[in-house]
Amino acid sequence: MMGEKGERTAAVVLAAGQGKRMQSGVAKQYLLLKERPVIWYSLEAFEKSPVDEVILVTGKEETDWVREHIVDRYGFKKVRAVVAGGAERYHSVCRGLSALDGQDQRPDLVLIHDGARPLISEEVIRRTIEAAREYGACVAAVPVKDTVKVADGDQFAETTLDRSLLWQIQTPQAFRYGLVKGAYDSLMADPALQKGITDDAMVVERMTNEKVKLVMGDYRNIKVTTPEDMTVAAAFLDDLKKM
Ligand SMILES: Nc1ccn([C@@H]2O[C@H](COP(=O)(O)OP(=O)(O)OP(=O)(O)O)[C@@H](O)[C@H]2O)c(=O)n1
Ligand SMILES: C[C@](O)(CO)[C@H](O)COP(=O)(O)O
Repeated sequence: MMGEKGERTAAVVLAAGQGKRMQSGVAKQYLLLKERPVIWYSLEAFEKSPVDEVILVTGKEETDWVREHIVDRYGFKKVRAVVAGGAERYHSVCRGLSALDGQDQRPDLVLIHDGARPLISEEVIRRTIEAAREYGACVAAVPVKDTVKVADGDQFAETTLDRSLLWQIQTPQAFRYGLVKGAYDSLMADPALQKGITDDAMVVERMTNEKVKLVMGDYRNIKVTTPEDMTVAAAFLDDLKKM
């Protein structure tokens, strides 16, 4: 099946993190959030979206379990492969992108999404697809609401940043596939440049001359990171009547 405008669109959904900051026995992507595992919500959103196929990246010991207990159990038809991730988020992304390269048909566009962001909406998915088509590279983001200061090493305020220029970056982050694959290949070839990489836009900014467009995300599209985020996510789901 082909997505809108004849372009093939894929998503790489990341679920290979250990979720250390959640301090739970089970990795946070498998914790139950209103009776479904956290990862279910992202897979469900992509299942209903114009995306043609999904690569799910999990811990290397978890691929079989996830295939059986998440993908098959809930009938996610768009999940083409479950592949093992790596030690850092960028290693996991790299493996997801490589899984797409090995297929009969490379996608034109790829969305990279944190499986730890269960509140992803179909509108935000659509906006990032459209912006990737227009600009080649984009990230979902929301304007910062608080005042942001830079502290010195002793935790005294040094400067206050101009808030009108500050955005909080979310996922999906969407790109022309060839652009982001090339950027990741270059990054993997140069360990010195891997320091401090926390998102995919940074890889494109660091390794290419392409500009990354910021498109409006959603304040509800939080990443569940620490325990209180589970309560917030459940409240947002109630609000949206998702479950
Ligand atoms: N080696 C890694 C690290 C992270 N991720 C994924 O990238 C997203 C980023 O979220 P983050 O909160 O950083 O996840 P963790 O690394 O699991 O969290 P922590 O840093 O608390 O251990 C998550 O969906 C996570 O599963 C991944 O696929 N592979
Ligand atoms: C990609 C990301 O979600 C953008 O906010 C984020 O950088 C990933 O989270 P991490 O905790 O830094 O791995």
